[in-house]
Amino acid sequence: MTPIPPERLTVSLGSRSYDILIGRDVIRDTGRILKDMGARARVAIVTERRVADLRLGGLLRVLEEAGFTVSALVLEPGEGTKDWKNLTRTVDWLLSQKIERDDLVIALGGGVIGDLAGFAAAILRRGVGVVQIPTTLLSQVDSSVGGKTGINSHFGKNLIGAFHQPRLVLADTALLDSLTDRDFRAGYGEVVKYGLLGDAGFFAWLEQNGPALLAREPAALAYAVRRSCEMKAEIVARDEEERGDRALLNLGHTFCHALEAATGYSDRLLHGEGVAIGCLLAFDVSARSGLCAQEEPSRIAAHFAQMGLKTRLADIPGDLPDAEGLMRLMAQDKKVQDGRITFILAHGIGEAFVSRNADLETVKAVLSEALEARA
Ligand SMILES: NC(=O)c1ccc[n+]([C@@H]2O[C@H](COP(=O)([O-])OP(=O)(O)OC[C@H]3O[C@@H](n4cnc5c(N)ncnc54)[C@H](O)[C@@H]3O)[C@@H](O)[C@H]2O)c1
Ligand SMILES: O=C(O)C(=O)C[C@@H](O)[C@H](O)[C@H](O)COP(=O)(O)O
Ligand SMILES: [Zn+2]
Repeated sequence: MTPIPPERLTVSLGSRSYDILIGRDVIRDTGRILKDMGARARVAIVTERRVADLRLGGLLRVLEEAGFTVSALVLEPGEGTKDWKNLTRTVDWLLSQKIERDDLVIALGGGVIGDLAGFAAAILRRGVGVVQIPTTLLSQVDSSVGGKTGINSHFGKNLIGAFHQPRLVLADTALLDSLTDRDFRAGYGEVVKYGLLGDAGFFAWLEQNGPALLAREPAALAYAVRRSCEMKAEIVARDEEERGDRALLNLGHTFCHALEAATGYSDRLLHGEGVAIGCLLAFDVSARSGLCAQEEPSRIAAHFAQMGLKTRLADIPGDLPDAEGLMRLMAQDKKVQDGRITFILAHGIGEAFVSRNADLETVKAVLSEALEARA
C-alpha cells in the first residue's frame, strides 16, 4: 500500500490558532512534533483503560525516546466517566504530578476523554495547554476540534464545561482499525451530520463511499476525516463560542441529548447513534413543517439503513419517556433562549439553519409518532 502523507489543516483563531494533523501512524511522530512546538520536557497523559491497553505503551515509548518525562492517568471507559467524580480525580492527579501552567496535558482517547481531560486542563491553574490525540472516528471528525470541553450533569448533557481550544490535534487514522463496528458506526453519525448540515456533495460522496468507509479503507477514511475537520474548522473559526451559526454543528443534538439523558448516559444509546436518530428527526420536523421535501428524510433513512445505523427511536432498547417527557428534557438544552428551544432544521440536505421559532406541536407530533412506532 502506498503511504498517505499526513495532511495539515489549521483552525484559524488568531493567537490561539492550531493545527490538525491527519494521517496513518502520525502518532509515532508525537515526540518530534511536540518538540517542534517548543513543548516543555514534562507531559501528562489522561486516557482510559481500553485505549491504554492498545496504545498507551507505544505513545509512552515515542515520547520518552524524544526526551520527555511522562506520567499517565488511566480512567474507566464509557460516557459515565464524564462526571464530577472523574473531573475531580483528574484535576487532583494533575496537581499531584505538579503539572505547571506551561506544561502539556495529552488527552488520549475518544470524545469522553477529550471532553473530560480538556475541561480538566481548562480549569487547572486557570488553563493549561492540551493536545488532543483522538482515538475514535467520532473524536477524529468532531470532538477533538473546536474546544468544547465538559462533563454531564444529572440535569443534562455537557451542562458543565468551558471553551478551551487545544494546542494541537493529532488524528492518526490507523488507530481506528481496532474500533468495534458499533463504535465506528456511531462515529459515522457525526460524519454524516456534516453532509446534512452544509455539504450536499459530501453527503452524496458518503452515499457512494460509505461501504468503503465501513471497511476502513484508508483513502476513504482519510478523506472523510479531512472533509469533516475542514468543515468544523471553518465553522469554529467564524463563531468560536456558538453565538451564531456554530449551532449548525448541533444538528440532531437537541433530540440526541434528551435521548442520552433518558437512557442514563449508558450503552443503550451511544452519542453518535443518538446524533443519527436526532438528524433524521430534525429532517422529519423540517418536512412536516413544509421546510423541505418529504423525499429528503426518506433519502437519509435509506442511507442510514444501508450503513447499518440506528435510525429510529424504535431502535433504542428499553423504555423511553413519552413525547412530553422528551420535550421536558430538551428544555435543558444549552441553545434554549428565554425558555424557547432552538432547533437546527433544514431546507434540504446540506441546507441546515438555526430555527428559534420551530412549532413545538409539530415537534411533539413527530416524537409521538416515532414513539408509537416502538409499540
Ligand atoms: N467536544 C465536542 O465538540 C464533542 C463533539 C462530539 C461528541 N462529543 C462527546 O464525545 C463523546 C463520545 O465520544 P466517542 O464516541 O469517542 O466515545 P468514547 O470516548 O466513549 O469511545 C467510544 C468507545 O471506543 C473505545 N475506544 C476508544 N478508542 C479506541 C480504539 N482506538 N480502539 C478500540 N476502542 C477504542 C472506548 O473505550 C469506548 O468504549 C460524548 O461524550 C459526546 O458528548 C464531544
Ligand atoms: O462543536 C460543536 O459545536 C458541536 O456542537 C459538536 C457536537 O457534535 C458535540 O456533540 C457537542 O458537544 C454538542 O454541543 P453542546 O454545546 O450541546 O454540548
Ligand atoms: Zn455530537
